Amino acid sequence: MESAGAKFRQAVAAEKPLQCVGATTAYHARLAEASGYKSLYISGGGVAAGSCGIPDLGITTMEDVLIDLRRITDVTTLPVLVDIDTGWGGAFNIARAVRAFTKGGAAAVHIEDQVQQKRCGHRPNKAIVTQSEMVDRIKAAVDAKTDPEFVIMARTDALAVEGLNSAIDRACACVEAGADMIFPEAITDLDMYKKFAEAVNVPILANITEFGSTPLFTTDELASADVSIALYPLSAFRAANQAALNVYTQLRETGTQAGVLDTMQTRMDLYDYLGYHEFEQKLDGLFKDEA
Ligand SMILES: C[C@](O)(C(=O)O)[C@H](CC(=O)O)C(=O)O
Ligand SMILES: [Mg+2]
Repeated sequence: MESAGAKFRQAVAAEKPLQCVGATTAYHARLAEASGYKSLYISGGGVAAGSCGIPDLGITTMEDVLIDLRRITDVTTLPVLVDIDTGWGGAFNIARAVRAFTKGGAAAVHIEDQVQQKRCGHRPNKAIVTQSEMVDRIKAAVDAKTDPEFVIMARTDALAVEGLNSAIDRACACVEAGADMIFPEAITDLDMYKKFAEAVNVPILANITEFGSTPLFTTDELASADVSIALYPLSAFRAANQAALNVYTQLRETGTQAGVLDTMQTRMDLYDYLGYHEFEQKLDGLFKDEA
């Protein structure tokens, strides 16, 4: 059977750029698959905020992310790219993470060059480790691969800290160390992607996260800049949060949900995306056999 890593590589080759959408719950993973996406993303910021209710500051553990991964890979066949932040420690921790995420069904992980006490990539005052420490992180990750097709993606946050040339140097050093793909974080101009793509000669990812440093480039614009993957880590999460808040406030203020009913997914739609009726039919069949 084809591995998750192989599937992800095929998806990257088939769609330019491959749209990779964040799913913060297993149900959202089902919605994304039903909407036609060919890959999914587990966002570190999403695990922190959505699953744990805490900020994206390196507080969540490997197990927090693995729980979400397992739930998602249990209900979808799409290849999943996972944000493993800084890899939770030194070389042994990173190696352990790569093995654990491969076992959990991930297709790819991205690991970044921020210090352990990391921040969101689109916030000020980020700090990064030296290039040689980052290269060691990548070597540890590559060395731990049990499936040669599993994708190690190197993320560099260096643009905001040291500028474009340093970020490109780091990306090249990571590719030399065995990184399969590059994630240049918090890009501000479209032509920067082109420069990264030219320099590294492996697929690059553009993080099109909202309300950050990167303009909302379209897929056509990204294709013109040689971007291979367009990432939307938290788009559905942000929208769902706003919708939830609206329901909570209206229900509290008016004493009824009647005014917000038309913003809700119906029971029927909820069930359709779950395959509820197929489950029910199986259940009925089971009872019949028993009778
Ligand atoms: C991609 C990211 O690492 C994430 O955890 O989803 C975040 C996204 C965000 O905070 O908007 C990041 O860019 O740091
Ligand atoms: Mg993150």
